[in-house]
Amino acid sequence: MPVNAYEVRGLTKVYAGRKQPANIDVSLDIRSAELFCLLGNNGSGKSTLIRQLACLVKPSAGRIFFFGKDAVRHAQEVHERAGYMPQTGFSLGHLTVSEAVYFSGRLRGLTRRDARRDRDEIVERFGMGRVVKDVSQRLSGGQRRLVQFALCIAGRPDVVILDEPTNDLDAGRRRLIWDVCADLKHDTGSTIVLVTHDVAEAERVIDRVAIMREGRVAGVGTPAELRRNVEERLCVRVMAEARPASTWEWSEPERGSWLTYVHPCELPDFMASLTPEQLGNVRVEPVGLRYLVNKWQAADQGRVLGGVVS
Ligand SMILES: Nc1ncnc2c1ncn2[C@@H]1O[C@H](COP(=O)(O)OP(=O)(O)OP(=O)(O)O)[C@@H](O)[C@H]1O
Repeated sequence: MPVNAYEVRGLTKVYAGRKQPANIDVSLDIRSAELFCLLGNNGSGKSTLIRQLACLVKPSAGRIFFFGKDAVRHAQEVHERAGYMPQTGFSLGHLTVSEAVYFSGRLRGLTRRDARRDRDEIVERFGMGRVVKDVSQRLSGGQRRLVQFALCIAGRPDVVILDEPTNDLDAGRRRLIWDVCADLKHDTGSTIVLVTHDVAEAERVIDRVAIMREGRVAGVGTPAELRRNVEERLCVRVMAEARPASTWEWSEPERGSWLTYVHPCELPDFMASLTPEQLGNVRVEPVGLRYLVNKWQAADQGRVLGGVVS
């Protein structure tokens, strides 16, 4: 059986001067070459957990195994094999984009020639040709974010740890990030550990998620497994100028696209409430991850899907 990228056991983190732990007895496995996403409300302990996975913060109790080895004892190996992109902050800002990407590849053990090739590929794929000679810290917020992502994946590390990578990025660049993550996983076999609030966009590339609540893991599973564990609902989308006139609660996440959630038993009544024009523009689909996470967050504290779930 392939070794898991991470095995986390009974992990607890209490920051100095704080009474409330940021992580409480967290146990989970992250498989090699999977895209694993941590979801949860602000302050639920996601960043704390991934900073410990990146060996930037020491656990107060519990253990982390990185490809079978104790991560704390082998922190240097974790730093070499895992790229980390923080939620905020900026590294190598005094170098040009070209130098920073090249240097990151070299730090991950690439030869000079391979680091140059890697840099050229990244610059081309990320459309950074125009800014390649600019000093990174003088770029716009979105460009700097993309450069941080580039530094994190330069040299194609075994593990890529991303904390809100799409913050401050426009739609095209957000899509680029998800595409690159999917390619890294398929082509290089990298394991990707991700924290994001862009759940709807990331869903297409996610293999499994852990839902965090108040420092604990409240559930781990594939989106399909989570879907089976929450109240059954279908997502109904109607494309219309105006809010459909029916008793269901509607939201309009994009202009002209109305969403509601319907129990399968209610579907005939629901359809009967629509006008012929709306019926021509209706789509019924499984509920998305965002809905599942909200439901899961609202569920009883005690309800945990599995124990150590691998
Ligand atoms: N360096 C620190 N020192 C003290 N407390 C901290 C530190 N970093 C985080 N915390 C606290 O730990 C708890 C968990 O924070 P963390 O940043 O891990 O949550 P998060 O789920 O990533 O939140 P967000 O979605 O807002 O980024 C919070 O109560 C936070 O105030």
